[in-house]
Amino acid sequence: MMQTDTSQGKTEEELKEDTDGEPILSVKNLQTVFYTDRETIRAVDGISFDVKQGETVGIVGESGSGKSVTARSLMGLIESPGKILSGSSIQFDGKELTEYTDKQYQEIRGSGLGMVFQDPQQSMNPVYTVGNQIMEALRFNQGLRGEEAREEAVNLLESVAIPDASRRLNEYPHEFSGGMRQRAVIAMMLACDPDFLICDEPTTALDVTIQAQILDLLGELQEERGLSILFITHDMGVIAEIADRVNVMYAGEIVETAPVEELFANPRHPYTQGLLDAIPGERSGNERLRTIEGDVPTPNEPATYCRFAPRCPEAFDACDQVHPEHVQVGESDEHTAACLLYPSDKDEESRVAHHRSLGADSTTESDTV
Ligand SMILES: Nc1ncnc2c1ncn2[C@@H]1O[C@H](COP(=O)(O)OP(=O)(O)OP(=O)(O)O)[C@@H](O)[C@H]1O
Ligand code: NI
Repeated sequence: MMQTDTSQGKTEEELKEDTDGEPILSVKNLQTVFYTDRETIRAVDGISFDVKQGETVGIVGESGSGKSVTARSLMGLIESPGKILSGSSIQFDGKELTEYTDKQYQEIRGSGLGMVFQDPQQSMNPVYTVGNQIMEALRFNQGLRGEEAREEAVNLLESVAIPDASRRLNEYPHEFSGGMRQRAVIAMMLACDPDFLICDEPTTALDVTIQAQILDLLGELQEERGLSILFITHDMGVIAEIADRVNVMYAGEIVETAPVEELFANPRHPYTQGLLDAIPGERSGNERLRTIEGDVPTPNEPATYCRFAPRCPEAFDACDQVHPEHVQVGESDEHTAACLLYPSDKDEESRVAHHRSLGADSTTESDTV
């Protein structure tokens, strides 16, 4: 008994040490735009966040808030007419990815950095068997061939709890159910032995039970392999289950960031409060949040005001004129929100002046289009 307790305590301590470490991913002032005939869409508009070794960081927000563009930016998958603006920084494992060539990106996607999409079709090729694709990944990334590759592929399918693995290796993706296919995609990612996994709504298309199983699986793999995970979802319930820290995204910007317990106990940004109020009692994977009146605007001009103001129940005049900057809103500097209501110990006039001057400081280093 005593021994179990001690060893469990130690594991927790080790875990904590891990997450206290240096970030493996550090994103600073990321700006990704799409040039269309009519306008410049600022899909990701100056976001900054870190992910430390072994932790799961969530990005949550409604449809159109820029979550997938963030993921694709990190993976080097932004194509014309899209562009990551200069002044953006993506540091991964000490390397500046915004300076990477396509070839360098291909290599890192094959080894350090993996991605699981909402739709497994995007990761799996329908014309090859599941086994073929996993073995190809093993050949490409670990140099395994023939019987050796086959054995390792069986191991990987077993590690994601796909029953009857050696038979299923010979099946095509369409012969797998949605949940099993997503497991197979995860197995394929593991064939690349990644340190970092980006999951873009990997459970959204699945029913609640299967969704919970996949989340458990990701948690187990993370513990076994020390994976760091960036987990993207529109679902606050999923965030509660999987994330250590959370970034709330709205119209291309992060509007609040906090450790997960803190965010749920003490949400500060009116948008976060709205999202939390919108959690349905009976969660269904396909449901988009709809209970905050209105939609996310397309960010097509510089944010010189609060983009949430038109939908915000607490907006006041200055919200249309002054861009809110991140200020500490909780006990620690781990909890910040970009909202003119804070810091709440100041009166309205000095809060607005505070944000105005923070904004003036930051424009010198940010990019102009
Ligand atoms: N290739 C593109 N060309 C033009 N605009 C784009 C392109 N890709 C994304 N956008 C725009 O960027 C914004 C953010 O889109 P994004 O897909 O990142 O949203 P999201 O938060 O992932 O939403 P969802 O929950 O629906 O997946 C949207 O306004 C979208 O229309
Ligand atoms: Ni998306």
